[in-house]
Amino acid sequence: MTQPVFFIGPRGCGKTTVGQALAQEQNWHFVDTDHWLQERAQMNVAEIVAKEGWEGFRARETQALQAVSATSTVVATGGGMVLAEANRRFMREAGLVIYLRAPAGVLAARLDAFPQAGQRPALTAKPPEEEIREVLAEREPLYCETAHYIVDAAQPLERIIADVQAALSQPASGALRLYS
Ligand SMILES: Nc1ncnc2c1ncn2[C@@H]1O[C@H](COP(=O)(O)OP(=O)(O)OP(=O)(O)O)[C@@H](O)[C@H]1O
Ligand SMILES: O=C(O)C1=C[C@@H](O)[C@@H](O)[C@H](O)C1
Ligand SMILES: [Mg+2]
Repeated sequence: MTQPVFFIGPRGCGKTTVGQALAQEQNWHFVDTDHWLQERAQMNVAEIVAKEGWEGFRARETQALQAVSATSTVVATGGGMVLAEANRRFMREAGLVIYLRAPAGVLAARLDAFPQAGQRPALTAKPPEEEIREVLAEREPLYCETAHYIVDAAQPLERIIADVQAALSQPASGALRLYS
């Protein structure tokens, strides 16, 4: 049996895209915590936040993480999953955690092309690119602290998948490994 693989990283780094592709190649299950909780709530993220605040959304996110984690499963998490210490510990203990790292400029270009505003309501009152830079700077230490591996997510999808496969074929160790 294979322990779950968790993809973490900011909005637009490719957790859903890379996670789906990896699951397909490995013939594993795929689940996205944002999709799972929106389906269950019958509301999108923007609607949940309007009704319950970010606190309500974060509680649903933690519940989703624990509900979907299973063997032979690739889990794409939301960009803010690492904010809660309990989520960070859960992912590190339950599976292998991969941080898809990309510079703010790359993230901004991807999010500008595919905003998906219902799933990605504004996190601050700042203009989009400024928000992306600020939030990334705040969360970078949390992504690094949680990850077993860091993969360069600014590469083409095939290269990312190759790096992820290489990472997963390494014996797990306490040290953070970088693929770029
Ligand atoms: N390696 C890549 N090269 C080019 N475009 C990419 C790459 N990975 C993802 N994208 C594109 O970037 C956009 C965001 O990707 P995706 O939805 O997978 O990000 P995410 O990390 O799941 O974001 P969120 O945290 O908001 O769910 C999508 O339009 C996707 O097609
Ligand atoms: O970065 C974040 O805090 C978020 C990212 C999205 O994946 C969603 O989980 C939600 O919009 C919050
Ligand atoms: Mg996603």
